[in-house]
Amino acid sequence: MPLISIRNITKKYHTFASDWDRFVEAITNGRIRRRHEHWILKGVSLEAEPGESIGIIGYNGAGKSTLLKIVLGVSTPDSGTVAIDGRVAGLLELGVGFHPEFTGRENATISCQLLGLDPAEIPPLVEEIKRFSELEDYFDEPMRTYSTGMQMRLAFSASTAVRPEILVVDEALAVGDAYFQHKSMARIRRFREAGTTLFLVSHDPTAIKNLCDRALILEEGVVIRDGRPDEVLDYYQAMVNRRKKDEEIRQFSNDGVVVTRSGDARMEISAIQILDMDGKPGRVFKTGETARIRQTITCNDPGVRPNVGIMIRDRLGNHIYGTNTHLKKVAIDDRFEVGTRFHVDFDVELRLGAGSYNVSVAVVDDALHSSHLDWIDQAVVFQVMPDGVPDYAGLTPLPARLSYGRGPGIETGTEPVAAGEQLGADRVEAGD
Ligand SMILES: Nc1ncnc2c1ncn2[C@@H]1O[C@H](COP(=O)(O)OP(=O)(O)OP(=O)(O)O)[C@@H](O)[C@H]1O
Repeated sequence: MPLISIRNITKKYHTFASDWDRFVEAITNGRIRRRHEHWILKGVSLEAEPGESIGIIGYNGAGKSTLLKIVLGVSTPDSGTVAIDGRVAGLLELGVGFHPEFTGRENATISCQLLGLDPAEIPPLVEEIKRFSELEDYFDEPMRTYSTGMQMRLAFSASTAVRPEILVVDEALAVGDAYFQHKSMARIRRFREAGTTLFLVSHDPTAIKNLCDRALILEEGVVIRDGRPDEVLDYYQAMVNRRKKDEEIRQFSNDGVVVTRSGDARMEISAIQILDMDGKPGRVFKTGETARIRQTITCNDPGVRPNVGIMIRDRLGNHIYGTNTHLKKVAIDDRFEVGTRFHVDFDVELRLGAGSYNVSVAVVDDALHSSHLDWIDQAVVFQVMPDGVPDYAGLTPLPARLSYGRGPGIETGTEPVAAGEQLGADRVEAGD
């Protein structure tokens, strides 16, 4: 049985155009209806298995937070069913559930009491919340004296002090400094490994890519995409960049890879080739070899100045290298007739570790970068093989020199590390 089973839920809110309308409806006991109903969720169904990690993305007002509130049980749907088999912990709006006049310690204690723990278990857990949040003396100050980042640290530390079966996080990870973000992501990853199901709403595609194994797009209260994060995020990126809302976004499978294509086709990529330096098509290259990525483009609108680009990504969707004619200052100034073809070559030295990579190609309007003329994500895939036995580990063979010398090798201005001392020991934490 799935851990979470949401079937066909709907949720509406109502508003009144004026206080007078509200008054009229109240005084007539609802016989005269003046309210405007807004359907926020329009039949959302969703199942999640233990350990699954689901990222939710969508425009402002799409209904993401409303869906999370329903999963968390702080809001109920107007119709449909929600079945959840486990404890849900959540980080929604900052500070919800905390009292500003209470200290961090008092708020943390209340939050532990709400978990229904044995009273003897609470004091050590509160100490653990203090340690993880790193609030130090502020832990015993009223929460109203906290910065937003400090509130976030307390909220995160308290909500995750005991591993929940389901963790719901709404954008909260974006708050706080980079160091705490890393630390909270590490905790979430450990929870996932231990079987926690994660629901994460974020506008940050990197957070979803790094933390989730599934992503969905919510648009106007409907799930319009549900699948692998890289494919779903490609689709979302195309949505964000289209000029008109009804502009088509096509997603199709090619050699087992999901290709996403969008744009208004005023310029069209009619062919993509990967060639070696002898001009022969190739799909397998050695580390350090140069590949020519050629795009042939057909002009459908003579008034456009094209900016042509590429992005190489690894199999996990990480952006490895991207550039375009604008950044490289190669102006494509010609005025092309309708139907004219031209090509743009990117010769790229593949300083890449062994593995599978894919190339996204794009032509955008140079005057208006966000306007896609033709954009193809994961258009072609190629492999990189090691050139001999690699003398390094990792993503890329950076040019590096190594040397060895007798003596301590201490340079002027460098302090030796005392025996037993750990660099950055204040940041090292057992178990975190
Ligand atoms: N309590 C409420 N009363 C009336 N309308 C509400 C209420 N809560 C949310 N809404 C409306 O519901 C819609 C969806 O809100 P929700 O917060 O779920 O969207 P979201 O996708 O999380 O947006 P964002 O990315 O901006 O956080 C919005 O138009 C919002 O104004």
